[in-house]
Amino acid sequence: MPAALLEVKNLSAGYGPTRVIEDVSFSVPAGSRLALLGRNGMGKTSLLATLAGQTRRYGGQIRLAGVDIADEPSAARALAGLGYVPQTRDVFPTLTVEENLFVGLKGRPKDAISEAYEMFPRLKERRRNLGSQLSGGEQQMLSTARSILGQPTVLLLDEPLEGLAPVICEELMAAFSKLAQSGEMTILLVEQRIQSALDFADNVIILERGRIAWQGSPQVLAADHDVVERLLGVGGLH
Ligand SMILES: Nc1ncnc2c1ncn2[C@@H]1O[C@H](COP(=O)(O)OP(=O)(O)OP(=O)(O)O)[C@@H](O)[C@H]1O
Repeated sequence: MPAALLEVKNLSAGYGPTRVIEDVSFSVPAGSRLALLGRNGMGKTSLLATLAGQTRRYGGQIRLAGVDIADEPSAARALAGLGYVPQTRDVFPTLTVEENLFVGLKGRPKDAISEAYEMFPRLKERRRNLGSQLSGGEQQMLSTARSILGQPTVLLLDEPLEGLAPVICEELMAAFSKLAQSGEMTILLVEQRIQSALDFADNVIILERGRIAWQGSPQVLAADHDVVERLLGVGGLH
């Protein structure tokens, strides 16, 4: 059994006085792929934001490669190896694609951005375009690529497929799978497209009202119609 790269213990967090993450504990081995699922408003985004240091934490631990980062600010967590691609995609609209990528280098040499172009050749074609001129899919690629240039060991992806055409979703999921298969990156994926998430993941956590309501393999989940209907609010998977 590989050592856990990310260990979360009794984590509670929220916004101001409002608690939305309650006593969450899980661990993720190096190189694995975890899907975080749940109906709207159950805390998926808040859990990723808490891991990234962007909510108020009330208690609990977040250990990355054995080091507790829970008291560190977001920037220090990023330097420690936590990459976060938020739902908002975080593209700088007035910078070009290339300038956006430079922001992600974190001191690495400029020619490292060829890694981003290799992963998403479309970004190379668009490198002189402004962030504001990109399609939703291209913005997602840019936001993901910028995060990856920082060489994270754990990548947090919040609903990367939201609002994208099926062909772009396939392109992105293929890129994420390639990253995970390299064995160098552990990926936590929040996604409403349940089937895509299950095809990708090797483990699933379902959140309900900020707590872990179910945890297991995608295969076991897909066969459990009661859990799928009760906790995900969909009639079935195919
Ligand atoms: N900035 C905020 N301030 C206060 N409450 C918030 C804030 N962001 C989210 N919440 C609340 O936290 C709870 C969890 O929301 P969150 O967005 O994490 O859920 P989610 O599972 O990601 O939902 P969705 O699938 O709709 O994105 C909700 O009750 C939401 O209203």
